[in-house]
Amino acid sequence: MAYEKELELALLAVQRAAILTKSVYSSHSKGTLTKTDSSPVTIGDFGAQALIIASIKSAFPNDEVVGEEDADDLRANPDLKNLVWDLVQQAKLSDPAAQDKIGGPIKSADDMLKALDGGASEGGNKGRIWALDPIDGTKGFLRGGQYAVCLALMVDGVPTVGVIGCPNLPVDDKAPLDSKIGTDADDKEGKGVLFGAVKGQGATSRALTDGKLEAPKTITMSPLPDVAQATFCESVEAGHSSHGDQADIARKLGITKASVRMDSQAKYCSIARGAGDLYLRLPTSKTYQEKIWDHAAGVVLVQEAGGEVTDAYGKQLNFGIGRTLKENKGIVAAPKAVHAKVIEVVKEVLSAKKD
Ligand SMILES: Nc1ncnc2c1ncn2[C@@H]1O[C@H](COP(=O)(O)O)[C@@H](OP(=O)(O)O)[C@H]1O
Ligand SMILES: [Mg+2]
Repeated sequence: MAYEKELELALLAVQRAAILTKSVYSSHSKGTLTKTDSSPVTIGDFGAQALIIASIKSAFPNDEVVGEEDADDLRANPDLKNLVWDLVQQAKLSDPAAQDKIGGPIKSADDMLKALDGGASEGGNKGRIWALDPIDGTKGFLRGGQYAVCLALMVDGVPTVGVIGCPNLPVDDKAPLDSKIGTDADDKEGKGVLFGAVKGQGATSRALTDGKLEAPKTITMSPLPDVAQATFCESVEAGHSSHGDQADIARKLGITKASVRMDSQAKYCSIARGAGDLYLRLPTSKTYQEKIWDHAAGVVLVQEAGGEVTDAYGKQLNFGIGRTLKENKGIVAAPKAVHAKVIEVVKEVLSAKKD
C-alpha cells in the first residue's frame, strides 16, 4: 500500500511525542512560557517537535518539515534547554522494535536543537513536506482538557497522510461528546486515542499506548439524514473562532443541541469518528491566517471518514502556498451530503454581517 512506511513512522513518532507531553503534564507544572508573539508554549512543544522531526529526518532525509516551533528560546535560555533535553531523553516507546523504527534517541542537546530547527520549511506545492503541530490546543493542554499531537505529510501541497494523537479523548469512538470529556475530573482509564488516515485508504483509530501499535479500527462519520439533528463542535477560545456567528449558523440550520466546545484538532477527530457531526470555525478577524499545521492532519482524517472540508465560503483549502492558508477564511467540516447546505447558511450569515 502506498505510504505504508510514512503512516507507520508518523503513528509511532506521534505516540512517542504524546508520551512526552503526558510526562510534562504530570511532572513539570506544565512548563509554560509565553512566546514573543504572546501565544503560550510549553516545554512539551519543544520536546515533542524535536523528537518527531528527528524521526522524520532519520527515515526520510530529503523531506522538509513545516513545524510550529523553533529552537530560539532554548538557545537563549540554557536552563530551559536542559529541561527539554531531560524530557527528550526520557521519552521512549516501551517496545524496543517500535522504538528502533523511529530512529532511537537524539544523541545530544545540540542535535535536539538542530532537530527543532528542522521545522523551518516555508512550505509550498512541490514534493514532500510534513506539517507538524507538536501540541495543538496549548490552552486545552494547560487546562487539562483536549489537546493533540498532529502530523501530516503533504505531497505536492496536498495533505496525504494524517496522524493525530489525542491523549485525553476517550478510546471508545462512540463515547458521548460533551465539553467535559477528558478533563482532569474524569476517570483516567480508557483515555488516549491515536488516529491515522491516508488519502484514498480510509481513516482509523486505535488506543494510544506506549508500546507496539494496537490494531486499527476503521472510523467513519455518522450518517446525518437531517442536519437539524447535528452536534457541532467549535473552539473553546472565543478569540479563535466566532461563537456568535457559529450560534447563528446553527440556529438557521435548525440545530437545537448546544455546541460542544473543545480545544485542538480533537474536533476533526471527533467528527471523523462520528461522535460529533460538524466543525465550524468562523474567523474572528479579517487579518488572521490559519496555520497549515492546525488543519492538515485533521483534513485528511475527515476526508477519509466521508467528510468534506473547505473554508467558510466553500473554497478548497490551499495547503501549497506557504506556512499559512492565506487564500482561505475560516473552516467548515461536515459530512459530504450536507456540506453544501451548511456552506449556503454560513454565506448567508457572513453576508448579513457586512450590511
Ligand atoms: N485569532 C485566531 N484565529 C484562529 N486561530 C487562532 C487564532 N489565534 C491562535 N489560533 C490558533 O488556534 C489554535 C488552537 O485551535 P483551537 O481553538 O481549535 O483549539 C492554536 O494552536 P496552538 O494551540 O497549537 O498554538 C493557534 O495556532
Ligand atoms: Mg495549533
